[in-house]
Amino acid sequence: MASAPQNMAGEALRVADLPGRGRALLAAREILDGEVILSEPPILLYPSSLASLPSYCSACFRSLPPPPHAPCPSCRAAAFCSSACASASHPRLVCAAFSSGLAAAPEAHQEPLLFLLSAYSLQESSLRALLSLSSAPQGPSPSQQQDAASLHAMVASLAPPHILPPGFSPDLTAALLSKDRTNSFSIMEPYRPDVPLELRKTRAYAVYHRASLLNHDCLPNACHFDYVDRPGPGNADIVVRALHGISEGKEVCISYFAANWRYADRQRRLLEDYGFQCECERCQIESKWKFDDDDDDDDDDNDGGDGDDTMEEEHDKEDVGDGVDEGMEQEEGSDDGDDDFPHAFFFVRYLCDREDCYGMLAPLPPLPNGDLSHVFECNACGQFKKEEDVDEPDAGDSSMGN
Ligand SMILES: C[S@@+](CC[C@H](N)C(=O)[O-])C[C@H]1O[C@@H](n2cnc3c(N)ncnc32)[C@H](O)[C@@H]1O
Repeated sequence: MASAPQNMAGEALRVADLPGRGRALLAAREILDGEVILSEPPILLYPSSLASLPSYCSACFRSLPPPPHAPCPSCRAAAFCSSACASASHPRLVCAAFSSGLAAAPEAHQEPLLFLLSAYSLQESSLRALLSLSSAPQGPSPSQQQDAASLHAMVASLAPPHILPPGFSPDLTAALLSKDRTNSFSIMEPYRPDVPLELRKTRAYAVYHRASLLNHDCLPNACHFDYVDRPGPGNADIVVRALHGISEGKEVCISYFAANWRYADRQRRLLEDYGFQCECERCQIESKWKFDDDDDDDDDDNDGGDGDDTMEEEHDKEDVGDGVDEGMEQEEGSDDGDDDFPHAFFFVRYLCDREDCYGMLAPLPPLPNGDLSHVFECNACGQFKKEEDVDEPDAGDSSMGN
């Protein structure tokens, strides 16, 4: 079997502390266009809502075929896509909570409860890994702060005391909630062209050991894929690919939301939910732009919807991962040409032009001999496009294999 060429050998990433940015992932060597630079299973994977349970495997979140499915013999609420997933089962506190009334929890509390019950079901090493991730900027948001104590009480009432971990406490619950907000990636329901972006739902959330260390850039050099409906094991692994070549020592960044959001919306989201003011190259340029409308007004004029997965739809949680969200714009910048819009090329090449998609197009991985691929894949709708067609709207070929 041929070995990897020199420039694809060895770890692609290393962790570094960067002033003003916390931990970051840097290219440990030259990275090629489309290269898979990170692929790992989640530390934590949990359903977005109780309503999503009948549609997805409760262990790996693959779409379930039409019923009947073999339900979890214990709670009868969860179902699995295979005998392997059935024996892997689902988080024991989630399972136990069904017998104590989880299904009756108010809708607004379901997602944080599912997160907490899943997190408190983790093995100690995974719980420690989750707690080592960065916290929400000002701790939990005001509403989460208010809710943290009552969520803790709900977990205590839903989970039998003998299966709660030794550290179970209101402080730990608050700490866990603050990890969820900044480190979770949304895993979206399957893309369907007839479902508008704003109606696409999140099937599950995932937190990763390394991918949750990826910082944000409004002109990212990488994006992440999930292949959750792919057959076989490892379908919940995140796959991070380089959009283009990255030189050794450069930081690898993704965008925490759709790349075509406008300046004011990006800044607001990053400040409120992630606690930083973005000073990337694109923001520095766009901060000088004049918009006809008022940038500081509400998002009434931004009805692009969101698919965030990071990037999801209209839930309050923020994701580090992908997706699209409210506040998108399609025609950013002025008409004065490329001098005022130097990143136009980025949008033409890397932003999916399929209606209501707004995913990122990344080249397929290089061949084992290092030859670059000339086919791009969208991380949201999954379409494939030949390089020569990336600036041709709707020239995609969704029949090409992965
Ligand atoms: C998912 S974590 C990324 C890893 C994080 N830097 C750490 O130390 O664990 C998100 C947090 O990283 C920081 N961050 C991400 N992108 C940044 C950027 N472009 N500038 C400054 N801080 C950033 C913010 O504190 C944000 O809340």
